[in-house]
Amino acid sequence: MTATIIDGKKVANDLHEEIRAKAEKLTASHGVVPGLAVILVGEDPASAVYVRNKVLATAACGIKSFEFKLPAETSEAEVLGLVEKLNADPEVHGILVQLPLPKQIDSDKVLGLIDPKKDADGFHPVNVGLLSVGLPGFVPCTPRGSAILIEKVLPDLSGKTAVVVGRSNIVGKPMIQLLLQKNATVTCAHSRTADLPAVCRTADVLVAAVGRPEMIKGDWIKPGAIVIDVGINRVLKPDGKGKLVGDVAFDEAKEVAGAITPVPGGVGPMTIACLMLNTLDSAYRSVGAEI
Ligand SMILES: NC(=O)C1=CN([C@@H]2O[C@H](COP(=O)(O)OP(=O)(O)OC[C@H]3O[C@@H](n4cnc5c(N)ncnc54)[C@H](OP(=O)(O)O)[C@@H]3O)[C@@H](O)[C@H]2O)C=CC1
Ligand SMILES: Nc1nc(=O)c2c([nH]1)NC[C@@H]1CN(c3ccc(C(=O)N[C@@H](CCC(=O)O)C(=O)O)cc3)C=[N+]21
Repeated sequence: MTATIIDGKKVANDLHEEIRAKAEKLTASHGVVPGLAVILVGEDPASAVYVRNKVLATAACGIKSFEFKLPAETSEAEVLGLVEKLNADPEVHGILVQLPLPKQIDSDKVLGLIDPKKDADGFHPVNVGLLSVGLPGFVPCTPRGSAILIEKVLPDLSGKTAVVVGRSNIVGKPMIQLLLQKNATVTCAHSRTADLPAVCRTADVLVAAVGRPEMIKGDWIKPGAIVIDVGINRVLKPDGKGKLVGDVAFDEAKEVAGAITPVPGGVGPMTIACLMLNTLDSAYRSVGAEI
């Protein structure tokens, strides 16, 4: 059996078109252009890729982009000052601060200062709380995008088991919440989990968000399972060139899984599309309009 390859890039591009139409509708009805501000401090290479793809996506979606590239030695006070300025700027509906931040900056302090109504990443404690009690707020982009891909293949998770490998605040934990909302029976595995291969083999839906290149092997996967590979790992090929791989050993896994996301072209583009969706939602909410 060979798995269906889930084309995240195509789903993301279709979403961009829908977002563009809705952004134009908001501009026609209320004179508002959705705006997204991104703050990047320093030179993290993964963040640089993300920011480049984000700028392309804002253009495709009719969203105005405000970019702030600050040097690595920027002080915490300067970043906090910029966040306050963006909180007060009516042209800005979404604010994203690229993580990780350099070590002189306390990221909890920065994320906590973002106006929860402009928190396009969904990392502010208010939005984390809203998600956990099932009230509307901002849902982190990577889990939101992963959930959309899962829904395309398997709309109803009642009676299904889901395993999320990873418990970070930006991927693993919010993913757990979304899978619970969809009625899956959820397990969260992490670095202290005993017999991880056996835990993974119980999963009808397996989400890998570990940050270890190709750690999850083909024989860890239940035949027919849906595999969502969140990992983005840059590794060197034998010829010395770099390439991106996920947390799942894709070539082995696709022989066992029912459906699987590739890296690149899977969850990554969906993260960006959901950032656009969150910004659009925020712009609609700012004028009290129904999306
Ligand atoms: N596609 C996309 O859009 C995005 C991709 N990513 C990628 O997703 C991956 C995960 O990111 P993120 O959640 O931020 O990473 P973190 O490093 O914050 O978290 C990794 C998690 O994996 C767990 N883990 C680490 N090693 C093992 C192991 N050997 N066995 C079991 N669990 C382990 C850790 O466990 P513990 O808590 O016990 O330490 C931790 O919970 C990365 O590759 C990142 O680049 C991230 C964001 C967006
Ligand atoms: N506040 C914050 N929010 C984040 O969501 C966040 C962050 N900081 N810091 C870094 C990580 C990483 N991340 C990526 C998202 C998309 C791609 C992406 O577009 N990937 C494409 C192409 C990659 C390529 O061409 O190299 C793909 O997988 O197909 C990559 C990486 C978001 N993150």
